[in-house]
Amino acid sequence: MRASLIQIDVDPDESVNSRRQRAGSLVREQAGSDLVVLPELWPVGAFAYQSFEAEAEPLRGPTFEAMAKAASDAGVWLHAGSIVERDGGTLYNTTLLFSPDGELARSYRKIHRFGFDKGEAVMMGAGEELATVALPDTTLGLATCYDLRFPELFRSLADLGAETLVVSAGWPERRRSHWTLLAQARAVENQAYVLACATAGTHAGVEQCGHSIVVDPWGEVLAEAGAGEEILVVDFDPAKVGVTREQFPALKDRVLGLAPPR
Ligand SMILES: O=C(O)CCC(=O)C(=O)O
Repeated sequence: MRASLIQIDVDPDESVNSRRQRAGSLVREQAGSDLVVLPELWPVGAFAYQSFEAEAEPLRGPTFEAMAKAASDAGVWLHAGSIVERDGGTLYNTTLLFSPDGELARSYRKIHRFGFDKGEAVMMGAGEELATVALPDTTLGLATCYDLRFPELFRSLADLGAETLVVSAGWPERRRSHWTLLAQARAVENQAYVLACATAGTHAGVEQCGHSIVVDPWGEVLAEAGAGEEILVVDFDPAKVGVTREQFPALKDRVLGLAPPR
């Protein structure tokens, strides 16, 4: 399989509409890949909280339309990153996954909202449903940014059959070491591929780390981007997940339901 991770620059001086068009063109340029991935909240910026209300869209809004068309023009599975979704009176951080004919295969509302007592954590509703998507050669498990810190979410995705864990993010440069470490940890502990796509640039005063990364089920880094806008193109063998799990069957040694101390 070939995957293209589009580490787009979120520049506050570029309009959302212009970035949407540019993202569509970048996706089209990846025709020939099997799977194209965009990062978290790239239309507005993951930390541009003050713009969330104004830029919120219905699920099937302008980003949905642009990305559905880009997926079908390129003939690729497209993980279109996430949008600020408005559903009734509630905002969600929602990922869109399109099939190569431009149909929505899955959406995923971010479960772990970031910000503690501000930003997304207080402005957005929490997703409640895990998301997996069966592609012809692998099953994807979807996660968004801060979710990466919660291993139980990834283990639940693996239990549901996920073999390729796709993380879209807008991760701050200040915690870049956590980003690469956690991406490798989620790959090793679940014996799965991790495709983690982040944003470049600085918005709302928060420098983004970039460094999108692809890790194999053994924890080896297959490719890693730099800090700026970049497209990471990686070939990987989905069969390696089954081989790794068979040759080093640690997942079979799990002990569930541990008793608390008496
Ligand atoms: O966990 C982190 O350090 C970053 C999380 C984040 O920026 C987000 O979820 O938007």
